[in-house]
Amino acid sequence: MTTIPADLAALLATIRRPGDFFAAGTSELLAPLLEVEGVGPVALPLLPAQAEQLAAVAEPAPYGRGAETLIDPAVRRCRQVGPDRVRISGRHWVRTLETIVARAAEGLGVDGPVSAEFYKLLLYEEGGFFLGHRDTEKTPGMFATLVAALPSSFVGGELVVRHKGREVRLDLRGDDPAEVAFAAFYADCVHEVLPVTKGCRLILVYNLVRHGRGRAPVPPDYAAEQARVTALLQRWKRGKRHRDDDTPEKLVYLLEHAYTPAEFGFAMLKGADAAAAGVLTEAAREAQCDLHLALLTVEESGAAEYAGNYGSRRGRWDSEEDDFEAGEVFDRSMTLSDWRRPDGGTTTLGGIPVEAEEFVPPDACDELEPDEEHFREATGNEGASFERTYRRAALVLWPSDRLFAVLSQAGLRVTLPYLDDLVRRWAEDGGDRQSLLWREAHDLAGHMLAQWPRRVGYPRSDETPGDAARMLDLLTRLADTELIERFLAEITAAGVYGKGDNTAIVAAIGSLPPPRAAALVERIVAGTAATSFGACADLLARTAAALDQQHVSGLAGAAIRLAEALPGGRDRVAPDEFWQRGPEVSPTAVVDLLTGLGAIDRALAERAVDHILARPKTYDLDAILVPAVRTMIGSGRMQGASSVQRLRAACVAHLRLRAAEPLAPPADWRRAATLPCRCKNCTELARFLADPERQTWILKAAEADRSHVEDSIRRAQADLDLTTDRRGRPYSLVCTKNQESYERRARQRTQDLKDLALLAG
Ligand SMILES: O=C(O)CCC(=O)C(=O)O
Ligand SMILES: [Fe+2]
Repeated sequence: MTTIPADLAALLATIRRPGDFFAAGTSELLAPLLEVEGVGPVALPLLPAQAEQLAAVAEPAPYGRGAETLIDPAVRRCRQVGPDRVRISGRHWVRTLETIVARAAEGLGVDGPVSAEFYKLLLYEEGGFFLGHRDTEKTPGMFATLVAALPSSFVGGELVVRHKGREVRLDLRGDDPAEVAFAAFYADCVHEVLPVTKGCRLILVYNLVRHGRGRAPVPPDYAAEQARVTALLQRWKRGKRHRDDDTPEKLVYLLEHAYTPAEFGFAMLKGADAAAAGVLTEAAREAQCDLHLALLTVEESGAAEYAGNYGSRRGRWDSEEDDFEAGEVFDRSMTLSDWRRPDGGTTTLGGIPVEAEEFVPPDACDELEPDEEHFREATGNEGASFERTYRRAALVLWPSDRLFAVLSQAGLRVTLPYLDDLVRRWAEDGGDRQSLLWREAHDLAGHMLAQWPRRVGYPRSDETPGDAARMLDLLTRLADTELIERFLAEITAAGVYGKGDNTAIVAAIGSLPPPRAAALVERIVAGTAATSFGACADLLARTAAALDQQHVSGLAGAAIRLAEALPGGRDRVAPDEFWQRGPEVSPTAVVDLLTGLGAIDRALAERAVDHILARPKTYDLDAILVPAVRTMIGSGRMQGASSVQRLRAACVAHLRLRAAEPLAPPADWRRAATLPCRCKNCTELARFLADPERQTWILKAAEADRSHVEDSIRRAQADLDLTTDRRGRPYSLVCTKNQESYERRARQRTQDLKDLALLAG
């Protein structure tokens, strides 16, 4: 049993001190009043005309170097207005600022009273920026800087903050006039404002100050924990190289907080989530694992139970849903989606399923509260049921070189198009088998093969190419002989096979040495002929045609396997598997069989014909053999084979016998029929049929009686046309004699003579 998920959970639990070196978010902004000396009230979002006015009253912002403050537009291009000339007020502003400060303090992992001292107003016009620097401690107790972006439209101007090798890029743009974006970071973090490329960035800067005694807060330092997590991830990654590895393909760590779609990103994580993400980001990079933030959706359904509260403790006004509680879960699906990378990017990964053993800790899902729960009352034949959904943010990890294994978990709907794309890119790139792209495609295909759905439950009877054919085509294009062999041996021969795959199989084995090709065909026939006889016969015939004359005899083993599986032979499938069989034999299967065997081993073809002629029930002359011989003669290739000649002779004898039977239209109105019933109406009907004079019989009777008689007529195939006369009650069944039997035989005679002309000619 692997302990990786539990061990990682234990390590992450030691990262108790919440907080990170930075915090960021957005907050609601209710109509603040911003007044600047020399300009007056400033409308928000900022208007271009007012931006110009502001710039006119502001001064160039200096930067500090040692004890000096310097002005240099190559280092900092930005204008500032000092706190004595700026006033921000309005009924709600105080509360907005309190909320921002509280969230910033929480994100930085600081508790105890923290206050924000307004420092200055900054204006970055187009081209404005500030190179990397550290802020100096401007007042005693200051431990961090807080910046808040007032509503104003601009492009660029991201704030980049670095700490101990980590870096975040915070975008404080907010076009929503009712929102303020903020960011806070510890004072000793190097930070930088990237150039504003359009519009105007308007910033309030505050010093965050902690009151009270004790050492000033510092950014959390998880170096030791991080080293341990790194070591654990490396152990996991190494273990994956061993064959008996039983660790999960990926690890899924559920976050504590809920996040809105707008907040969904590494930079916006809160509290302990941010701390865990910080440690994992570093550890994953060092251990060469991929880390993503993703949305986990769990959907469950099952039986609901009546909770029996109705009318008792709860009032009648309770919604009906309150009368039920969820019982046993019958169905559960768990999927990850909405992937985000630590650098803020997204990926094209689609929905990927989660296995239960991938959770960190293993019981992470046990006590979740559903986000939605619905009950359905019992109906006629179904009990009450429930459906519920959970959505949680999660951090997801896998070793970088195992991406394909993880993709494969999502199944062929995701991997086949992905592989197709790789193969196309490889071919466009020159089609070099030594190239990295070929390796990638080979690796992915290997994972797909390992997880290929083995048990289809029943043989595929349709003749359209399936996923297996698509896979084989891709492997053939890659000339990946190793995987072609493995696919045919492990997947196709194991029964994941249908006639529609044959074109792809023949093309695929074309790239193998003929003896290998023959051995694989034998393996496929041995594994599947009992359930897919027609497909195997087709495969053998096609392979025999594709191989050089000198190699055809190599197919002798496959031919014997096919002959052994002839329906009606010894190796029949067990009776309880009988339902799995498609139509037993078809004329095409007989043609393919004799084509294949005839090319490979004539004696075997003769024995197959013995078998067929000895079982007229399985190999019906009219339904199977005559059409088969017709095809073989028509193709003009096989007349010479004595096996075919024997089948032909049997058909000719059968047709001659029937053609010799007298055939004449009935002389009077007597019609032969053996009725399955002797009730009063049916006896009457029998008398009518035997009567040489009467042509019509009318049965006026209730519906049940009429349909019983109709049924007898149908079962006896009596030569009668039936109509219902709806005048008067009860209705009447009108039976009129016809010549259908004679006409049927006449049609048969025409066909027999045509067949005779062809077969005996
Ligand atoms: O404009 C910002 O976001 C940061 C400003 C800054 O770093 C500073 O004033 O020291
Ligand atoms: Fe700064």
